[in-house]
Amino acid sequence: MVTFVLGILAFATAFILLLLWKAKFQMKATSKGFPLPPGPRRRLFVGNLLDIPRQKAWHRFAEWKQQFGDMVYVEALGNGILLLNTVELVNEMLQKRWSIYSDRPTFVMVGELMGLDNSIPMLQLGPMWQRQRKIAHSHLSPDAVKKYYSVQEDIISLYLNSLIENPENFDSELRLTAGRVIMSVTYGLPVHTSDDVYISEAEDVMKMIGMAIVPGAFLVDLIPKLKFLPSWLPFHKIQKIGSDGRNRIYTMISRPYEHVKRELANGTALPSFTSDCLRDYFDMHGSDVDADTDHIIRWAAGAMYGAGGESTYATILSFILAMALYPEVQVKAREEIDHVIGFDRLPSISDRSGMPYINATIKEALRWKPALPLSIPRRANQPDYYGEYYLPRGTIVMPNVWAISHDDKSGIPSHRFAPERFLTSHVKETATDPYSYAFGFGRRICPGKYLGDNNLFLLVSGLMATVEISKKRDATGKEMPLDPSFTPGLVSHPEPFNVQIMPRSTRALAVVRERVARINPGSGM
Ligand code: HEM
Repeated sequence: MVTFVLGILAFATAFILLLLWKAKFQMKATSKGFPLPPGPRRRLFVGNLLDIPRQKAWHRFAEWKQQFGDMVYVEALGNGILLLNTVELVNEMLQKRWSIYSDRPTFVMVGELMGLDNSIPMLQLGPMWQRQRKIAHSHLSPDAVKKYYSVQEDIISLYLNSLIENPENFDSELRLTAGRVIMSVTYGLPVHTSDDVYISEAEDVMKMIGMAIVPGAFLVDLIPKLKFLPSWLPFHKIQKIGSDGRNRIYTMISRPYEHVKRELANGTALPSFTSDCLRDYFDMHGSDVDADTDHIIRWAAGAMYGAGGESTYATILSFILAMALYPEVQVKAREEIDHVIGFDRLPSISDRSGMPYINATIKEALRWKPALPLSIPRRANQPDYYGEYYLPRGTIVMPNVWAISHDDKSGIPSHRFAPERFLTSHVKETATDPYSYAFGFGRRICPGKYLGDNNLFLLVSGLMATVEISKKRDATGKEMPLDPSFTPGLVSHPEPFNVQIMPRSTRALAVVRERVARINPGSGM
């Protein structure tokens, strides 16, 4: 016990010395006539730690944009954070200077100890990231995702059907739907059965990662040297938590991957991201994958659930909320759908180009409450200068998507859900296009962008074609208030809320049922 306390004291002292050294280093680095960018006043040792809210910091960051301008620098415990508040500036840094700004911040617990730093979103620039990115890029290109149209349409028609059967489950069914699309596309799992062990296991693991990644959840992320403490020390569970998490993550990504390998060996594998990658290798080399390539494909496929499911769910959940709050948007969206599609079928992806209002509505869904309000942060891998400013190596760089998306340049207040802000027929100057920021930037731009965007189209147009969403009413018929707060994490979505969802007409109901009846029970990709 005494050793343990002494150990902690030694680490605490080392930590304070490290902070002092860092503070001194930065003072020195900025004293050559190149100051750090502007930002709120920093306090000794803690910097701006106390100014940065632990939750939903993007609201405070948006205020700092007003106060300090397009580039804001803050510091927490010696770690610099650079906020980029305009698309132009983000592109200047993350796209033009990609070789400096394409690394990710490191996380000791989830990254190093749980092994998630093998996964594309957390990998640093380098051959491993490049190889995973390359296969993700080629197998999710606009052309490659065409073969997933029908499985997406199947799964989304199942969602619409679930809204007719159990409208009160709109939230949990949406989560399942987003996961089903990913599982079917990534592993070819049949659409009806993909909600079994694979999805529930993935959901559990995502929850564990979500909790472990919250800043401050583990002391080892603040004091990385703690990872070297021997595991036999009493009360010291870092290694154990890390290795349990590592096992759970590896099992979650390996179970469906091994399933595909077995199906390939039996000649029964359906086309999918994973089976295509494995087949490509076989066609090129005439043999099964080597250990290196096995690792690359296993992890590239494994990243899809976490990266693609939650963002789609968050965007559509906010959209459903918006529809209850802004019924006039539903009226216009339906007018367009009725005009273009008629009343005998559901919209399909090939209808998209003829639907300007629906496309503007999707942009608005990406803008109104962005699913990733601070995108996914980057880390400067070397010192840099921007104009008169110095940017130290190791600075965490955050594209301030929330502030970027909340501009009023179209003349329509940014808090309103109004697709018209993107239509030249309605405004003189359209709002900044969310496709320029919602899916990220430069070399790390979201590789699932086209697949994800097709999901958004099918969900938005399918919902508008078949159901009416409104606020709930109390016993006297009065509309109930609807103002949920939003979750604080990397991906932000509304906290649970209630709305009324009713089929638009008996015709719409029949169209959904007829479409679901046409799903081949064994279908998947
Ligand atoms: C509405 C849907 C989606 C949104 C809003 C979204 C948004 C994003 C954003 C903002 C990033 C960070 C990019 C950056 O650092 O600049 C990202 C990364 C990523 N996304 Fe998506 N995404 C969506 C759907 C998907 C889907 C469906 C998949 C996979 C099938 C996917 C896979 C990934 C991966 C693997 C990364 C990491 C890329 C890297 O670090 O190199 N995303 N996404």
